[in-house]
Amino acid sequence: MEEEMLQQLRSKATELLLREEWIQAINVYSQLISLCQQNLSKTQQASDPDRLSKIHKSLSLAFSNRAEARSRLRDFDGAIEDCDRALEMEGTHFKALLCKGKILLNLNRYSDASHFFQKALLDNQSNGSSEALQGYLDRCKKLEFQSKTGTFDLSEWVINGFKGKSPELAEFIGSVEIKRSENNGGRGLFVTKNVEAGTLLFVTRAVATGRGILPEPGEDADESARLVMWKDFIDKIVEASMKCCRTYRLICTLSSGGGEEDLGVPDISLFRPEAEEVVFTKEKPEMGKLLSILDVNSLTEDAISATVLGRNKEYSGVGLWILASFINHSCNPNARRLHVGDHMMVHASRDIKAGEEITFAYFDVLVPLRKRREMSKTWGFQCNCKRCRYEEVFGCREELREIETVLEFGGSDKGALVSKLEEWMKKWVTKGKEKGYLRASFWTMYSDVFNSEKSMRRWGRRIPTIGAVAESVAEAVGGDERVMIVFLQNGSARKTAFVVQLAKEVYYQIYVYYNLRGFMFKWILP
Ligand SMILES: C[S@@+](CC[C@H](N)C(=O)[O-])C[C@H]1O[C@@H](n2cnc3c(N)ncnc32)[C@H](O)[C@@H]1O
Repeated sequence: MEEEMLQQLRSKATELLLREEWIQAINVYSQLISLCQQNLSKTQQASDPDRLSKIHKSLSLAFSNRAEARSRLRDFDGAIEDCDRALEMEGTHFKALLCKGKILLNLNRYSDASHFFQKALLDNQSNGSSEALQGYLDRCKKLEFQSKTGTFDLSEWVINGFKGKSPELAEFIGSVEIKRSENNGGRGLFVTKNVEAGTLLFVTRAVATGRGILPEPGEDADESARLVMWKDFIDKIVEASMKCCRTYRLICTLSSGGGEEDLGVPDISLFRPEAEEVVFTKEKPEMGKLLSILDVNSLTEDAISATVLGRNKEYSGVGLWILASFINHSCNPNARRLHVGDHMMVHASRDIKAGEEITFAYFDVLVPLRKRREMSKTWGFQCNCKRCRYEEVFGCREELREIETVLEFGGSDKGALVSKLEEWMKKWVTKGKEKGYLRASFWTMYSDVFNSEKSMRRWGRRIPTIGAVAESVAEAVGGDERVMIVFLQNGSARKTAFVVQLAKEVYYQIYVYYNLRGFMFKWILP
């Protein structure tokens, strides 16, 4: 009778697993496991070795199948527990080894994953799967190399015009540490050694992302599409927090707004891929806390494929990248982020000295101070970077207000405005760096002029060259692809060294593997 019931549960669970009905499969495997366990204790008392071994086999298979179902639902903690239970009973259980390897690979523990795939490969059940196992081993090797060296080769994807699936990337942490930031009292991310512009600082995968094709702002459907995207994102974060104690504990190291000066400074080792085995106790995620954390730390994403190619402009994404959440904002930043799939690659967009804080822009900084103030207000802070401090003093100059007002209402001759601003800067004896700040604030006005033959014919001799403007703006905000595009289109003398520098500041070294000119002219220029 009992055997019959076990058989029925086994068949039902197998069917659910094949149908990929993971939740139901987990339920039935749980019933099967508890029945097997009851049988096991009875059989142990009756000391029947054949029956005992049969039940062990049944149990380890049930554990490894439940692990598979749990891992498909990204319940990695639960799945690893099940794999370990299966492996306790049968040290070389093929399915449990394979499943544990896949989970560890997903958790960025590449060398641990390799160990399990190798063990699975030795099992005689692996015959039909040896090619797949070799594939996993190759992936582990590639990712382990990336995560240890910070060398990422995106050439194939770049050459194919960023088409298709974005490449699989490892997590990587370079020479950075978390420390208290003098600028805002909270914590910040700092470099531990001198780095050159273009140096990769770290690569981190999002805990979750929400994506959507959003219509133009102002259209009716806009808000509902945005809400759907946010809801999906929040649901995924809550789910990830419930399923993985490590994820929730790492999320809890982030600021939930206010009182940042009292928050602890976590050690960078906590975030390293392959870091483990810290045992985190299970905690029930607090919804209110999670929502406040997301409010302070979520970033909007722009896929490089979309921005570089200028396609999918309406494409939008939001995500939570834990390590990147320690980076404070600056309107005069020294780092940039590139989004490749769910990964964020952060690199220096100018040379940074050891001990200096890393900053990037949370929002578009090629706009005047007043606009930037509005945006930082939505983030709940007032930026006090060098550029904002400088423009705060200059912002009250009537002349700048006049330009802003004229620009707001449109219809003016931008060439005349650029020429006026340049004249005023001469009169105010504005220094090189500060010229860059103001030009960056009025960048759209400059770019319109450089892109208009008519304006250039009329004003060309009275305004600085695109080279001089691009250099000073890049000095103010780090390379920006909009500056690079205008420079490439209009720079009469295309200084290769400057283009290389700009490309490094904007795209770190993804272009290195590809012919630079080819890369620029095929993908950057429309
Ligand atoms: C993503 S977190 C950055 C890390 C944060 N400082 C911490 O200790 O966790 C964003 C928060 O940092 C602070 N912040 C970021 N950039 C800032 C800036 N330029 N000036 C003042 N506060 C800033 C604000 O409190 C903001 O809500």
